[in-house]
Amino acid sequence: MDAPYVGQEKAKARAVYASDRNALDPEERLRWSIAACRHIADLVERERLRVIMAYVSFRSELDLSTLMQWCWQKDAQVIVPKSIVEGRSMTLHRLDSFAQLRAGAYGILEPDPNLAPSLEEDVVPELVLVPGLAFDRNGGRLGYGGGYYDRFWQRMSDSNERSGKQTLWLGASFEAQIRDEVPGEEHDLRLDGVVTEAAIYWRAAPHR
Ligand SMILES: Nc1nc2c(c(=O)[nH]1)N(C=O)[C@@H](CNc1ccc(C(=O)N[C@@H](CCC(=O)O)C(=O)O)cc1)CN2
Ligand SMILES: Nc1ncnc2c1ncn2[C@@H]1O[C@H](COP(=O)(O)OP(=O)(O)OP(=O)(O)O)[C@@H](O)[C@H]1O
Repeated sequence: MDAPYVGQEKAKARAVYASDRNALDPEERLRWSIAACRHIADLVERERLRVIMAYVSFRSELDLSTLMQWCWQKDAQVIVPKSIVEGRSMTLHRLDSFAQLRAGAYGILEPDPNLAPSLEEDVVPELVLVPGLAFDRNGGRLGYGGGYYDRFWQRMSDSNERSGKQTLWLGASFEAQIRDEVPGEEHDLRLDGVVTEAAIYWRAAPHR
């Protein structure tokens, strides 16, 4: 499949997936979010992870706030990204409380750089939780189309190679957002798994 075709297909899929996710009941979403956070916390505990990158949910995304609070209790580091619209990149910030957030690009609550200074380029999270509109069980994901997480994934792959440390990439998804196959392109990030309210589904193929 050539790129322009996939691009159009992605745009159409995005509209459908966004309205499907928006249609999920807000109270259910909250319950499912808490259940998914529980699965992530179990993983963090089991694997003794110390540096976790989350996102602050907007629109109808799965809400990670109970996980972030749990991390703070356990003295695990919480890292949150801030969008740099020019160049579509993200800076990483250590977040110690929700009070360090301000409305940023796209109306997303993002770390205020005055309250949560950006971390060094060489900081590598052990676990990255990735937001999205839809996911599949083969590591595929569809986002809002900025390519932010795709670029970030590339950057982290380079850092992982340099440092020898591995980062785990998990999509954060409601069961209802899991599709048979989301349209993908060469540059798209490949997740190691997806966490939902029901379970963590690891991708079958070995990590590349
Ligand atoms: N909570 C959260 N934070 C995040 C992301 C995310 O998906 N969720 N991002 C993950 O990348 C980045 C922000 N990316 C975004 C990219 C586009 C739009 C957006 O509003 N796009 C328009 C138009 C899209 C189009 O023209 O196709 C829209 O959806 O209406 C929002 C966020 C960084 N931070
Ligand atoms: N690593 C990269 N380097 C340069 N451009 C990229 C890279 N990754 C993605 N892009 C560009 O960014 C745009 C959006 O990519 P894509 O449709 O995959 O976004 P997405 O993964 O859905 O969005 P997001 O990660 O922001 O949620 C495309 O035009 C693509 O060419």
